[in-house]
Amino acid sequence: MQGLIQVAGVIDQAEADLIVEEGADWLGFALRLPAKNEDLSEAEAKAIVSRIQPECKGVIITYLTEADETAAFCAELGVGAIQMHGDITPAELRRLRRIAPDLYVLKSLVVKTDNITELAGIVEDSAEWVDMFITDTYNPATGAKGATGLVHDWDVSAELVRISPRPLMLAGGLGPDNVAEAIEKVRPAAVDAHTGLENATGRKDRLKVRTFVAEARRAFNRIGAGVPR
Ligand SMILES: O=C(O)c1ccccc1NCC(=O)[C@H](O)[C@H](O)COP(=O)(O)O
Repeated sequence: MQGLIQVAGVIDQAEADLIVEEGADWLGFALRLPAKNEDLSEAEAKAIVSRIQPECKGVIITYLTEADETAAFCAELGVGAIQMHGDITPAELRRLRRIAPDLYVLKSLVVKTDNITELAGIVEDSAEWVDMFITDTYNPATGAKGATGLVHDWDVSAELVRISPRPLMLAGGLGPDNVAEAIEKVRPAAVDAHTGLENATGRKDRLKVRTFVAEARRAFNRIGAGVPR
């Protein structure tokens, strides 16, 4: 799976329609977060997912760490992919693969200033049960591990691309102005953006989404990643 573009943090149907129209491949719905500050209800997400699929894939972004609850939640919402942003163990990932073998599993690797060794260990221990890794940015000021709007050290992500037996999605502070440079430096299989595509009211800005998708596609073509399907 190469050259894939995800837009995360879908708020409602109108925003999902905008993202689909502008050509993203996957749409991320942040649900069951520790702070319980979801942008939409689970029922709303389920309804949107049923309308965007199969043209686009709906992905749940969550901090769940337990395989049974995760599998049941994905089945309830009708999604075929889950982005595990919490500290799920390799044992639970293995159980998830056994319970839901067709579920596409992304596992986050949250980049801090000095944790490449720890992240390499997570890759080694969990790659067998994961379909794709996603590198994202830690914000030490707030403790947030996602939707920070901050870039991290892309050399760390580039190194993880080199050592990971699974494809890697790059996230964290990406937007129309830096996604091409990020793709060329890191050479990921996929990119993701959330806050960098919003306007001042916190909704996705059509021009930002359009430019992000176009810039990412051009850069993926330049590195020979092509179009996924
Ligand atoms: O998207 C969220 O609301 C979210 C909340 C808590 C943890 C992770 C979350 N999203 C993960 C993503 O895939 C984001 O798109 C990613 O963190 C990039 O966000 P940004 O830096 O704002 O582009």
